[in-house]
Amino acid sequence: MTMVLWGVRRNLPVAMPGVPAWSMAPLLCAASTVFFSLDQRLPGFVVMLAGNALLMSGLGLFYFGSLRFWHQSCPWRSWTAGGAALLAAMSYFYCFQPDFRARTMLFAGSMAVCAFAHARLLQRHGKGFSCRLSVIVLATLCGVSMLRAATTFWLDAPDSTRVMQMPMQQLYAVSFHLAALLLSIGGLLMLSERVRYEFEHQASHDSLTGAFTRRTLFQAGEREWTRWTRYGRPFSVLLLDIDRFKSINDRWGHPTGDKVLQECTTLIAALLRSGDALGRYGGEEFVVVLGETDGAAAWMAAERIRQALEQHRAPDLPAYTASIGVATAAAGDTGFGNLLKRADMALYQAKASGRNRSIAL
Ligand SMILES: Nc1nc2c(ncn2[C@@H]2O[C@H](COP(=O)(O)OP(=O)(O)OP(=O)(O)O)[C@@H](O)[C@H]2O)c(=O)[nH]1
Repeated sequence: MTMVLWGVRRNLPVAMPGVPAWSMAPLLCAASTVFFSLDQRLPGFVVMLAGNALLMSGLGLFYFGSLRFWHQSCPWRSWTAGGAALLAAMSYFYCFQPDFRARTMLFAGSMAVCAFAHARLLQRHGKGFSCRLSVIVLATLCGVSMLRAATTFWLDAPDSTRVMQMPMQQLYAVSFHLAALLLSIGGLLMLSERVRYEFEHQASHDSLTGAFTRRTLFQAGEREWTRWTRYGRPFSVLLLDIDRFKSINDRWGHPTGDKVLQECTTLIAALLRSGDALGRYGGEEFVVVLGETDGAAAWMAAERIRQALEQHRAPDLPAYTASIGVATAAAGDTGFGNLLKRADMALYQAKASGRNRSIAL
């Protein structure tokens, strides 16, 4: 799984945080198995310390990977200190006051806490099958670890130095290995869901402003057009063009022009309802598709936007205005494209009659 995750990571089109930690985690879990399988050949203390340290680090790395993947702060210092304290306590109960039950309870209890924290993180932030799978795996691991910690008092002898082969212990050991495998698969699935989301987002959103691309905008427009022709639901279109944008670029430079486009998008988006679609039509031109909006309401929306842009002042950015063409679906229209053409004609009139105004056709 380490090689699969590492290979996938190298071929990702964008860097994904958390994947390096995910890819190391199964390797550590597998290394712990090597130590536990050498139980009879290595000194018991080495097996206990190295095996548990590797297993704990493996599970910890799965958790840290998920924290990074979901852009959460990673408290690795406190967790590392906690892990070191756990190993120190286990060493104490091995060397100075041998107590197998205390060691089992400490380790299994800590693994239950780690699995619980991880499951809670995924439940809060993740969606979809991949997260649900990982949450089920972690919840099961948490349950089995708690069971192991609770049953150690009547299943294990306190002076035992080596792990006893009994059904509860086997279930406990198998659950770790299965968890490592299934968490790696869960990570791979989360990764593929994230990559798909990123691609879909890039295809549907303009990279500079975050507004919809033309394609998504036309899909929204066609949807409203269908509702209008089938059910007679009114809808309108605004075509907005920033005035004399070329002179902003010429005087302030292209980077400032870009910031104006971004700021303009934010201002317009803040004035729209949740069902409205805002898209970048071209350079400094934006289109707004207003569902359930008749001509009078569309003109008022256009004026609200125009006045907000005119009055807004931002530090380090020039003042600017916009002209807006408004068109509302009417009996003579032949499609969304035709409606947009009417909005373009209205915009042309707004520009020709002095700019910084809204005109409806
Ligand atoms: N900074 C920046 N400028 C852009 C971008 N896309 C297009 N432009 C510029 O937008 C300007 C549009 O200029 P024009 O079409 O002449 O329109 P205008 O200057 O706004 O004049 P009117 O529309 O008549 O008020 C051009 O200079 C383009 O280079 C972009 O993504 N970023």
